Amino acid sequence: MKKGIRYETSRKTSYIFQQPQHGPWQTRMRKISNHGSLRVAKVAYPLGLCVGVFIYVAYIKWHRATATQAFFSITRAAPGARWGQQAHSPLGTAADGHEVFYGIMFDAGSTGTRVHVFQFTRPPRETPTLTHETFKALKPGLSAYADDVEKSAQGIRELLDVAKQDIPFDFWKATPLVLKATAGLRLLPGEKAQKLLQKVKKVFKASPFLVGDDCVSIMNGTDEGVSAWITINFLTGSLKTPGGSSVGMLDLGGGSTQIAFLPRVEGTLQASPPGYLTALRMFNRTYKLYSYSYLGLGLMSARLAILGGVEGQPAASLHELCAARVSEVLQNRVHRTEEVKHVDFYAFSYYYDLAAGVGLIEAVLRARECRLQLEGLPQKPVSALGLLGWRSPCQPHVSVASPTSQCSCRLGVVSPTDAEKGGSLVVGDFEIAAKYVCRTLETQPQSSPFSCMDLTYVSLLLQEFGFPRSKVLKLTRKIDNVETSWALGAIFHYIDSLNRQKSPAS
Ligand SMILES: O=c1[nH]cnc2c1ncn2[C@@H]1O[C@H](COP(=O)(O)OP(=O)(O)O)[C@@H](O)[C@H]1O
Ligand SMILES: [Ca+2]
Repeated sequence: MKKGIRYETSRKTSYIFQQPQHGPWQTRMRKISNHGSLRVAKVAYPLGLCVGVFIYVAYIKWHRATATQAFFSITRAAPGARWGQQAHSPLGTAADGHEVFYGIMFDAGSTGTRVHVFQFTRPPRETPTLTHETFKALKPGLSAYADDVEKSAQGIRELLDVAKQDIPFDFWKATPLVLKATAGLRLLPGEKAQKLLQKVKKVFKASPFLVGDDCVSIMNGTDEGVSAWITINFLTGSLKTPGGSSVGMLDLGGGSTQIAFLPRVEGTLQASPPGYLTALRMFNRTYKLYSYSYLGLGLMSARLAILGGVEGQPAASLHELCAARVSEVLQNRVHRTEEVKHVDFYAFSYYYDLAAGVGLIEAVLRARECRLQLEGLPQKPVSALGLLGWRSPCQPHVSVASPTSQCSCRLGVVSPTDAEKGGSLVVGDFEIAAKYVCRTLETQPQSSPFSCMDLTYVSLLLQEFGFPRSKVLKLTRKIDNVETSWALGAIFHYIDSLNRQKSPAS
């Protein structure tokens, strides 16, 4: 049976991708055949014939070249980005008659609006593959225009231009265009949020893309978590093996934060409060996911809450002061579940940005290398930074002499490549980094004055979720060149619902 993604919430379920009525190659063929409006005179017949043959041969060559290119992009750009279980066809044959289609997802987040343009390719009789993503982000978020709605249109048009440049003209009409808003609009008074959405809808309707009545909406927090869980498990290849292991997802936005994972322990399901479990139907399986979004616990909301309550003079070190305030803010806000200790988690958005911003990912990598050269890492995951002496009070610079090299690791050094590459660290590394950054801030002004508070917040938030300090987290911005965001999971869902509308009987 054909594989696809379907959602339990639908009354009738169908598989995500059904045969589009008009494949892009058919469209292109038609375009070529429309070129033949030459006036044919008797003498010009042989000449016309020659020109026709020439155009035909050129077209075939061009078609083969672009098709082969597309095949390479499948295997190179996104090896894990494939759904269904078919193996790659041998080089050259997968491209024959393959279809290309696109989907555009706008993420209206609380701190910025982003466009994700997804390109999919479907070889004949196979399930589609994600072949490319184009991404662009703008700041501030849509909610910043709550009192000047007209101004919000400019950024939306700018991002629409990115989609127009990326998607060939022939595909515009068939490409779904969707915007989903998250915490920023959830936190606005309903009327203001609706006015902003109406404005976006007007701009969308004037665009050349496929725009439905449901093209703009505020997404609920559970769907946000579930969609991001689908994205991360799709990109890591976890969805390909039915019954295989999956990974958990941690997303820290500006206004809200989401946690989602697939519980394996019956006790977790039973101990989860109402609203924390969601059924998701996908690849002929039902997943009972633990997924929850905490509105108001995003990093920017937390900053407000933490700062709003500070009273009097600092009585202790900056880190202790911050930690005490953060604990107050988090008190009784987060549901803790034992099982998170045993699930592999990917963390992105602010989790990643913060760690990369203070050079934490790089420092951990280097500390691990040093440790490996010196003595080898212990079997149990522990903080490599901690092992090298990054204990409180933190040293600004640690240098460990080894017989072969001089090892050093230092926070605050951000290499340009950091923005793209991720890495693993343990939860305790956030605390080590927080202590170091807070301590440095006490004596010298920092370029990012919020780092101390932000790192303290993240460290305690993770502990509130139930992660021990030794828990390894994978931090990343992209997997196989695709943004780790709910946007990909959400476009699957949207295309699925479009197909369901087209053929309700299937
Ligand atoms: O697609 C993405 N790629 C990279 N980072 C993203 C993406 N989407 C959101 N982020 C990150 O998420 C954080 C902001 O969250 P956002 O503005 O989405 O708040 P919200 O989710 O609470 O509405 C920032 O760290 C931003 O860089
Ligand atoms: Ca977000």
